Amino acid sequence: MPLVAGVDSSTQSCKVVIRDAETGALVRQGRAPHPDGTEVDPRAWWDALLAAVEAAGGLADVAAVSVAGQQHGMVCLDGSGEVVRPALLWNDTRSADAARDLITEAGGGETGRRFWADAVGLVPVASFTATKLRWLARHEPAQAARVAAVCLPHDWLTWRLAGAPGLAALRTDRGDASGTGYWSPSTGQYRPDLLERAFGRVVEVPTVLGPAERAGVLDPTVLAGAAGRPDAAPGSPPPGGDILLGPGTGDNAAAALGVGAGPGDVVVSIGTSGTVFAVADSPAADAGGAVAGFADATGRFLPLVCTLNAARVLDSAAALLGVDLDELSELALSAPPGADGLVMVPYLEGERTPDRPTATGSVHGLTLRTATPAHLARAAVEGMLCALADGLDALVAQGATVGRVILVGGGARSAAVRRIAPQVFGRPVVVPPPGEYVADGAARQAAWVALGGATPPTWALKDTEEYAAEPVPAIRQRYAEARDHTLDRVAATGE
Ligand SMILES: Nc1ncnc2c1ncn2[C@@H]1O[C@H](COP(=O)(O)OP(=O)(O)O)[C@@H](O)[C@H]1O
Ligand SMILES: O=C(CO)[C@@H](O)[C@H](O)COP(=O)(O)O
Repeated sequence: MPLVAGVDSSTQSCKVVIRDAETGALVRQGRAPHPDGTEVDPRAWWDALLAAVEAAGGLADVAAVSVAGQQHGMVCLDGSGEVVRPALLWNDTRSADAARDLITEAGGGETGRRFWADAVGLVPVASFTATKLRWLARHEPAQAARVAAVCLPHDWLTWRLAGAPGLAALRTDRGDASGTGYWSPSTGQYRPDLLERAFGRVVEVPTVLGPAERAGVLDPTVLAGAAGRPDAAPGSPPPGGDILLGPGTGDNAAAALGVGAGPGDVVVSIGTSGTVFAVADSPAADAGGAVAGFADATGRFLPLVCTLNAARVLDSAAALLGVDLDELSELALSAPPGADGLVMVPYLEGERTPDRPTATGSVHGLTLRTATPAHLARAAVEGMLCALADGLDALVAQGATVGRVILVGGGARSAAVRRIAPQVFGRPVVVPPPGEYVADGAARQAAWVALGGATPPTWALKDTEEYAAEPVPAIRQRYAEARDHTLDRVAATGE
């Protein structure tokens, strides 16, 4: 029974699962936290990866490893492969002006947006790598001048696992390349002209691999000690031969692989980000900008809507109310659907969909009756879900068909989220058992690399539960009244 490892290097933590390549059975797992903040030194991800691998019992007995990671983060390397500055993450909004400039320079308005959607499947917002590169070129020219290569979090970790063998060895996959803003999902080619437009010059970018192509082999010395191979001497091969490195992918594409999403499935992931996505046979190009036309990890496409405010809205509401997450859930479920008109617009980190990078959150509809912890808890859950329901509508407007809605991510552990989601979405949701579906998707990709074949091995998704409820359209109607009434951040403090 060959084993494989899957890594999820996400915003808040790194998770590692070791699974049986053929059956998908979970053998062991580990995790380690990431630092807070929207700007992070990639070396912190590497340290967390080592710790999570160690907690998972090492990699000495696996045949292949794949790394999935948070998308879009800008990892800049100098000519010797050193990190130039901390990475700007997908949820860092300082590049919002850069995004606007890139649209303006492409003709502005609908013309500019259509240009980008047709060229690379997405309309620039602060999240995408191209806008971060523009920000770097404008705001830190000395640092920008040192950049020899740019890659994404999962590319960099895969490269480190290979022993960081020179910039030409950087590898990525279609899924994550499609979130840069300088790679076209429809042609499968980089757009060096757009990289130059964003950054002012062309720098080295990772080679884009096919879904089951090898990115290289694990350098056993890089994990010595941390990964249960204290015996590894420099250059010594692992006991069973080389450990293969898969191409890896973005965390959402990995989640699609992890739950085995197929035609008609829409996945809603409630992690640090909220995402709504489907696997599609053709690329999306939404000039409205709500749907990003990503590629997936199987050779197909992954139209996706992403919000900046998801599970951490619940964390914040719980902190505000002085309760834990389970108590927040109980409180929310003790208030009536619609919270008697109390609405939370959850733009705590600004927002990406809709594009409101400087917005703040707000609470509307306070009365003597609604000023209770239960109402506030319910409004937090409903507001977060309403933003995702808007995303689901946008996906449908781009042609997605909705059979099953599959709910995953840390936020899906909340009973209130699982029970209120069908009221807000107006359809039942399918919830797999709590798990690490991004890491699982990466492991499934690693199994595909190890076992070969035209498709990834079939791993059954067992013990899913369906949550159904009478739709309550009034929740979304009230949210729609409230969602444009927000204040901007206070300019001087950024808060
Ligand atoms: N029981 C729960 N109820 C609500 N939220 C939860 C629960 N358990 C975990 N979470 C939240 O899930 C989030 C982490 O989810 P995860 O999908 O691992 O995020 P990411 O992949 O972005 O790092 C945290 O914000 C955490 O508070
Ligand atoms: O920016 C996006 C998708 O476009 C985010 O979904 C990131 O990929 C971060 O993911 P999580 O840490 O929330 O899983």
